[in-house]
Amino acid sequence: MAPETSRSRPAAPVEARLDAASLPAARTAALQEALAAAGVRLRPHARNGIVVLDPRRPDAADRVRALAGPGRLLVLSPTEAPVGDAGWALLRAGASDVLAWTGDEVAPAVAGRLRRWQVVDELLDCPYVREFLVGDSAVWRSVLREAVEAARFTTAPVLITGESGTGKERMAQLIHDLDPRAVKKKLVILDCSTVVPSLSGSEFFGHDKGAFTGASVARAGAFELADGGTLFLDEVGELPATLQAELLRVIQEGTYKRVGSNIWRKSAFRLICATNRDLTVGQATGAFRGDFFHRISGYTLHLPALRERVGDIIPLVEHFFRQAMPGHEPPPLSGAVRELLVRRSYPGNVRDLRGLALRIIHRHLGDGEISIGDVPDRERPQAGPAATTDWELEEWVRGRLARGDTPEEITAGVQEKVVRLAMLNQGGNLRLAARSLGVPGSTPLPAGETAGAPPG
Ligand SMILES: Nc1ncnc2c1ncn2[C@@H]1O[C@H](COP(=O)(O)OP(=O)(O)OP(=O)(O)O)[C@@H](O)[C@H]1O
Repeated sequence: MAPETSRSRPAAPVEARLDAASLPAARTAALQEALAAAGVRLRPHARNGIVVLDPRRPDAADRVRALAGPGRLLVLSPTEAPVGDAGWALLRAGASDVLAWTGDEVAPAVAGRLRRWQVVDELLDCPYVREFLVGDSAVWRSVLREAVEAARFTTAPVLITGESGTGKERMAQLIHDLDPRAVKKKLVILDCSTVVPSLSGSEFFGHDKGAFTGASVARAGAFELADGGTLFLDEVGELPATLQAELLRVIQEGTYKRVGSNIWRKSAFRLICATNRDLTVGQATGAFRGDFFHRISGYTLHLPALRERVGDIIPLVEHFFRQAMPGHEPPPLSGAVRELLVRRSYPGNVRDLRGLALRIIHRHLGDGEISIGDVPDRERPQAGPAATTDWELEEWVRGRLARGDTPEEITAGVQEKVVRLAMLNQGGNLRLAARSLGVPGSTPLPAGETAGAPPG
């Protein structure tokens, strides 16, 4: 069950730690008083913090980095001067927000932010969310936090991107479940890749009886079914541009006509879309309309591939074991199985991991740890060439393929690594490195890459 809404609660006191070392005692006391009046209880070990800090100080970003922990950090700038670029630098260093503190009237704004963060953190840590979308890695927590915030505090359309099997549909379900609308209807899922073009109007808008040959009865479309609930358009990147244009009005204004009808109908729905395509590429080629993209992406959540959250693999496996044997503690994993699970590659991401976890737990007999014998034959490391596979390199290539790099670009990245290693072997001497690679002295070495270098 999704947790009850906390939106309607009266403004509750909220806790924060305060670091105001740079302030004179009298101003600190005044700030403390104003915060207390706004309902902020100052506690030295609170999760979220407030720091009074002039963003233009040369060490400001370092201070933020030192103070930012697992919670949020709000910077109060004690000067009248505009925060400017220094404020962005503090956000990059880990601050959640920067407010200009020109008087005590800032206290309610501080309290409001802390309250919102507290609600989001409580939701993030509630058993429902933790069980529904498992993962504690920083990259996963960060996207989950954004999702919870979007679900709970806005009605904005959400676009979820990520490779196949990263949990996009599950995330859509979570956003629907956490949506605090007092009367909320169901989540309607429409897979855009399966919509037949000739029937797309009917799928989305519904039709009246007799609207076309074969329309023997009236039928509600996806927008009508989702009225009062959520419409999840999966594989939205597959929608033809002409259809995107047709959907714009209903997404913008919530009004549409059934096929064969002249009556305007209304639908109030939250829109969530998902795709494993890079829609910026689609926009560049004209396959995906810019106006449609902007309409559907009030919030964009990019779900990381499993290889970017390797620390979540074992907790996910244990979660799938628990699902497979309700009421039992999952058996421990032997070291070798654990290593196999962590090092293996998962082109289908969490879906692949789930499949493997289930195949292992089904083979496991009786008590004791999960041992290598429980791993199905075809999942075991093979002798021969496969045994010498460079996992890290394979993962790197997989990542580059996933982001759409061409074989030539990937090869150039490997070449760059070869050059770098040769340079390293020759103490940084370019000429010796070139010679060791058999490159004539006058031939320029391939240009260095700045990002995404292969491992090694
Ligand atoms: N964080 C997670 N915790 C628990 N289960 C997860 C998590 N992420 C994904 N799963 C499970 O992995 C499987 C794939 O998830 P889901 O269908 O949501 O992925 P997807 O990104 O929508 O995939 P596709 O793009 O192929 O449609 C499902 O069985 C889902 O329950």
